[in-house]
Amino acid sequence: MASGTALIYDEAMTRHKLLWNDPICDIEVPERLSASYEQLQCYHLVERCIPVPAREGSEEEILLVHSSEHLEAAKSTQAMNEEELKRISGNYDSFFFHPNTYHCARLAVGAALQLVDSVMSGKVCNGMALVRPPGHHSQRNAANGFCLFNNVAIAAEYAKLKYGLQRILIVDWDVHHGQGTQYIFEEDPSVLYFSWHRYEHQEFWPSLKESDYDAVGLGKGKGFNINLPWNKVGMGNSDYLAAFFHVLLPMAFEFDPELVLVSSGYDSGIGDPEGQMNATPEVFAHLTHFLMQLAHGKLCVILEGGYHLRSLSESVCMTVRTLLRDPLPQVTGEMAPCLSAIESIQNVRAAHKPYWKWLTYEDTSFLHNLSTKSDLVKTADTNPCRDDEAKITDSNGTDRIERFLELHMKNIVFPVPPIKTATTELKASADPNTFPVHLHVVKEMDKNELEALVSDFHADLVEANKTLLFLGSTLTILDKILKKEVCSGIAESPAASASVAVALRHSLHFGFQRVLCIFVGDTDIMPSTEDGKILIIHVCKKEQTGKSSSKHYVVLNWKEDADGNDFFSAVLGFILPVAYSYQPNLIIIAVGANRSLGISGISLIIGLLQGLAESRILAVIEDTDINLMQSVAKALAGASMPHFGVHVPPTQEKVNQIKKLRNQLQQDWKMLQCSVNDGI
Ligand SMILES: O=C(NO)c1ccc(Cn2ccc3ccc(C(=O)NO)cc32)cc1
Ligand SMILES: [Zn+2]
Repeated sequence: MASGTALIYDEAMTRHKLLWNDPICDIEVPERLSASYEQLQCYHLVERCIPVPAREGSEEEILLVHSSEHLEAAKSTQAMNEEELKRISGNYDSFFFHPNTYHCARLAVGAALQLVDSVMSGKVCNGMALVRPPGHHSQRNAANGFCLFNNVAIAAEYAKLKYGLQRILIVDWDVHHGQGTQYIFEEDPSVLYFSWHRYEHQEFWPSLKESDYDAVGLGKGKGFNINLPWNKVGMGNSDYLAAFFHVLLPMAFEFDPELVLVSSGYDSGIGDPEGQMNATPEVFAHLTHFLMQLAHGKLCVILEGGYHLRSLSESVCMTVRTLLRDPLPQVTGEMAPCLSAIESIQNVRAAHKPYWKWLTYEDTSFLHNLSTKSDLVKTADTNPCRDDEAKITDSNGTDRIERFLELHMKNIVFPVPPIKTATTELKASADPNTFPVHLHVVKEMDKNELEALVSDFHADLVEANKTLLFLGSTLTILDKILKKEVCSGIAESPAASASVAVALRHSLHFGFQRVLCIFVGDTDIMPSTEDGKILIIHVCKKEQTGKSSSKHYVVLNWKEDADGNDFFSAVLGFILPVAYSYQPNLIIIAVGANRSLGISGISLIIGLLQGLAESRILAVIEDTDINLMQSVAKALAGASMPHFGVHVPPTQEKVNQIKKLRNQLQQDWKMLQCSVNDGI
């Protein structure tokens, strides 16, 4: 399993700049690169990465995407004087040439290709390339929107050619639509392109009809182009997360890419003059973390836009520290997407329903009643989707943004414990060197220590000594997590229910306010959850007698069918949104007897939930299948989700169950909302 994060930066790419007065282009400045790199140095992140040099993309590589006319036109600018440069720049929408532009653009292409090679060769697991000029607006035959060559598109074509890849996902979280990338791959089913972008009902640049949600791809490429338009400014963390849970991730997991490329623009972040959005830097850590669960973690992040230097720099740092597998900071803000975001999410899910098995929860019945798309589009009221927050980015927002980010980043707690995962003595058969080095074996607690800990208020749960002994390991590990000596841990137990019940009480006793418990398998002990300090999601085979689902106790009857894993859509479309709505500060994953989920479903839950509770996860395993233990240990250690068999879509009755639960709980857990009609 490859490890390590590549960082590609070359000061030469700062030598492309605007030579004349142009109020539209003057935001794309060299300091975007140098300020980002300096912030990475300031957080000691550069030294933790593996440095990979940039190189010039060759003409042949550029011709993978662009016409020779375009290449020759770009090449000819090197010898031009300012007047000629200004004239040729005027041939394009929002592009400027400098005598160094061509060289810088070739370095930007080469940097992206170096990153692909580093990841595909296994030299590193993932990485980031800080490049300019950016690429996602440039087209086969034209420069556009500050972009000369489409770095990410060339990287995708290069990866297909050199490594024979057949499925590449491009995620474009820049706040502008990467129409260049869309045009290049519109008919290509081997490249899934996802872009969200400020749109405001086609009012915002580049103001294209084909940037709307109904541009799903052409010919064989139908279903492989995903546009999520933001029709208001002020979109925040919860809107971005909802877009991942209910649009991108279900399709991305079904697509099952071999490589993920990110057109990583940070003008979708707070403070940016272009985006006018409100998402804060830590959301990029979560978005990055989700994408690391795909393609065995093979992830190449390539810079696009981002014009507020402080916001850009902080967001770049959030991205790189997540690539380095640091625990994630908590997402701030109310976990509830705004109505405009939900409407866009619903529209793009409906548009893609014919092409994706997993977009099955959507109740698009209301769509059929409407004659034309225009009925879907609400009146274009331009006020931000959340009036209060949007004021942060008002006209004289620059210094206020500086102060906001200064304070905000200080409040972001970075949990960096010495050891990531602790575990009890694992069976001798567990091959020690298959475990990531930072697994730490914790000695059993001795009896007296144990008795002292398991004081009378646990007593009613403790039966024979046997249970008491195993409670030791659960509490031993739990204590290390509670004291922040480790991030996460695995404990074996012959009675997962009892261990979990004790662990839950112990955690509340210790002062935790919100503990999320995912219990997989049969259990008879379910502690009271009335005070809301515990949220239990119980995944089991049979209908649990008596208890029906409520806000803090959710029963998911799920038995994965033999031939594949159909639980992914329930994790992405239900468990994740509920968990992010709850914002737990501790997570307990328990696997009891008769577990009804495959190892991959359990590993995926752990992998995706690691973004929460600052990665504080306690796994309590009753089922002593060593493969399960190893997979859980790897998932906790951040080794990306192993690839297990084919993902099968859930049956209609399972879909209906999720739909019913979603309707029942989406007022309580608002991240579940993905359609406006039943949200009312
Ligand atoms: O960051 C980017 N992309 O990722 C990015 C940022 C800015 C721009 C230029 N731009 C932004 C609003 C706007 C309006 C009109 C025009 C126009 O009319 N140009 O001729 C241009 C404009 C392009 C791309
Ligand atoms: Zn942009």
